[in-house]
Amino acid sequence: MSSCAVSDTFDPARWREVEGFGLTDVTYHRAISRGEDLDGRPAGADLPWVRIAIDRQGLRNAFRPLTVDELYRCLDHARMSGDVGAVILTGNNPDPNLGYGFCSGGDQRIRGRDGYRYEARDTAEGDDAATRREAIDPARAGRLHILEVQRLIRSMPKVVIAAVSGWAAGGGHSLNVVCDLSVASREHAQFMQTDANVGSFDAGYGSALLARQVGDKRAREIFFLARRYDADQAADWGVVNEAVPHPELEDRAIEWAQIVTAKSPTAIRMLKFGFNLADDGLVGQQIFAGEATRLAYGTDEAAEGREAFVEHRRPDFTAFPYAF
Ligand SMILES: CC(C)(COP(=O)(O)OP(=O)(O)OC[C@H]1O[C@@H](n2cnc3c(N)ncnc32)[C@H](O)[C@@H]1OP(=O)(O)O)[C@@H](O)C(=O)NCCC(=O)NCCSC(=O)c1cc(O)c2ccccc2c1O
Repeated sequence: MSSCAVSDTFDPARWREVEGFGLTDVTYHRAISRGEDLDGRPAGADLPWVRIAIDRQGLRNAFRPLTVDELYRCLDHARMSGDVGAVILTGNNPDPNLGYGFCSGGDQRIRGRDGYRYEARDTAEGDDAATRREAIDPARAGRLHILEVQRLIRSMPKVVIAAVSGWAAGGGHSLNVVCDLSVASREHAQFMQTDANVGSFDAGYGSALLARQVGDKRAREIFFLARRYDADQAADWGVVNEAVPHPELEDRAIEWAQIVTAKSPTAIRMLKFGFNLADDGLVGQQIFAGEATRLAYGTDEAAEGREAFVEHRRPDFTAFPYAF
């Protein structure tokens, strides 16, 4: 791969880099039109989805705290972009020596007793574990904040599509679980929930939501036996929506992003929050209820309540029926 080639399934004609982020562990791109005939908008015009990819190929795209910070910043930017309706989350590939990784979870070389540690000074990708450990910043507490990224994916009112391009292991397995839709490379995606092998456990979405997706016994099997399974098996179990030939991976994710963003933004938002509601308890209810409040604020009935208060008069709701 040349340095300008982000990934072997990345088509540079379909993306522009989102500038101003100064990223090292993640790449962030905005979809652009290839022309009216292909994408319905003039060539170069922004399209309503983005691509966010973990870019730590020597480690099968394991994440360190900096990676998680960058993921969070890009996802939050996408969340707050009013003209973005879908996010494709993937891993850049392949590493010339190792092959493919979507995300292999937390970087075990810099895991401390309090979480994953920031490095005080720069290290290179090839540095060994001892060099990494020497570089750790003793002043900054360890992080487990991939959980914040999971919550952001879960609660952002946009559809997040995982394009599983290689190994999804440990915290990378859980990242796929929390995405709204998933497509996996038939040749290169591999799945293994390794948490318990390394003394870790995602006892939140990574396991409980997985059980909703694949059934309780299967989820226990995936965690307790930690056996490798492939993309077709993942599709069969419901861990991903579809397995596709590798060269079609990003095309399929883009196709889904295109379909989703052609639909009513309000309907998609309410559906996503509706899907989350029961499993997310009072937080799920609060998020769904907030959107219901927003919709209610748009009615003449709610406007009458606000206007009456501002005008220091009694509200007159007689024009509004007790709908049933
Ligand atoms: C993913 C693998 C099964 C792939 O095996 P394979 O044999 O194909 O490849 P290698 O093992 O040779 O890997 C190539 C190369 O990459 C290095 N590497 C891979 N993964 C990691 C990693 N996670 N950290 C550091 N380094 C990694 C590997 O060492 C090789 O380099 P060498 O220089 O040594 O040759 C296999 O790689 C594998 O099992 N990887 C580890 C997967 C794992 O256990 N991940 C961590 C799980 S715990 C976790 O992610 C986690 C994070 C959180 O922040 C949490 C927060 C809160 C709750 C829970 C959390 C959580 O569980």
